[in-house]
Amino acid sequence: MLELHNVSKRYKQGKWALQKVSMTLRPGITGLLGPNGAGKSTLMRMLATISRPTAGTITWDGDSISKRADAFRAQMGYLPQDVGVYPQLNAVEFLQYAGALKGLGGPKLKKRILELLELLNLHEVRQRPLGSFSGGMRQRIGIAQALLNDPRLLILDEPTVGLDPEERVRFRSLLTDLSGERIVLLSTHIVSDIEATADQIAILSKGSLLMKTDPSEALRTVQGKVWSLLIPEHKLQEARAAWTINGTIRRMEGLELRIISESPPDVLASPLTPSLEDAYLYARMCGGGE
Ligand SMILES: Nc1ncnc2c1ncn2[C@@H]1O[C@H](COP(=O)(O)OP(=O)(O)OP(=O)(O)O)[C@@H](O)[C@H]1O
Repeated sequence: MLELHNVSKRYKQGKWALQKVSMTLRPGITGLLGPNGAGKSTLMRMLATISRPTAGTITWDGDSISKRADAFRAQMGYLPQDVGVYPQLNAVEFLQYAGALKGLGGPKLKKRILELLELLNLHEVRQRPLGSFSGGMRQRIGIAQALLNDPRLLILDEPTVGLDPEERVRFRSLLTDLSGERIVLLSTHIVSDIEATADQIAILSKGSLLMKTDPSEALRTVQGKVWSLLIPEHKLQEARAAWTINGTIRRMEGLELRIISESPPDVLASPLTPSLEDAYLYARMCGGGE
């Protein structure tokens, strides 16, 4: 179990990137949602022991992760946002190198590398230089390096960036295969990346945690607050100023808006079934998110 208690981070320029974030992570997939600049990478870097909180504590099975950093790192895998790969190395060489950095080696590492290449569907291309890999293949090799030590805690920072729609779908099913008894924390600003897979969602905005709950509870928070309303096209700007709008569809009769609002935005508005994206926008709306 990973516990964050009032975790805050202030960078040298004096800006608080994260403020008093408290949450508990248990086995399963937790999706960390938030717009750019919300503090997702800041939080993940601290969990990965790349940087330290300015205030607050992070404990793993009750022990502070900084006090027992080596023991913690041995059980943790991290995919940074910008995983640096060496373009001239092939997949096997890169994973051997990444394994050596984690203090792994010998026949056990070799076996693990082959298992991971199979699992991530990279076996066929294992001898190709990484420089020739597509975005999706590079992401899978990044995940493979994070899994080398078979971690109990897997931290994936924006793993779907740069993936095409097909690769995104594949990634989602891979994620489910990977979770099992692990704690998986995955950051994204795209709700559909985690909609079907996350057991828990945590929403960050401007450095604060707005919500941490399971998807069905998140949906309940926005139940009865999502509306459809048809407006003439020239009223769009006015509508945007007045309401939180989660999408527009062009119809013959005008524009159909999906509006998030506590009360009906208009007598002609009709209620809609909420989506997780509505819940995300509603949490940001209530939390003063941009
Ligand atoms: N090394 C740093 N020095 C100073 N400020 C930083 C540093 N890293 C991040 N920040 C600032 O902290 C805030 C949170 O950034 P962070 O990268 O954690 O957000 P994010 O949610 O991961 O967004 P993105 O998806 O764009 O990376 C931002 O305002 C950012 O400018």
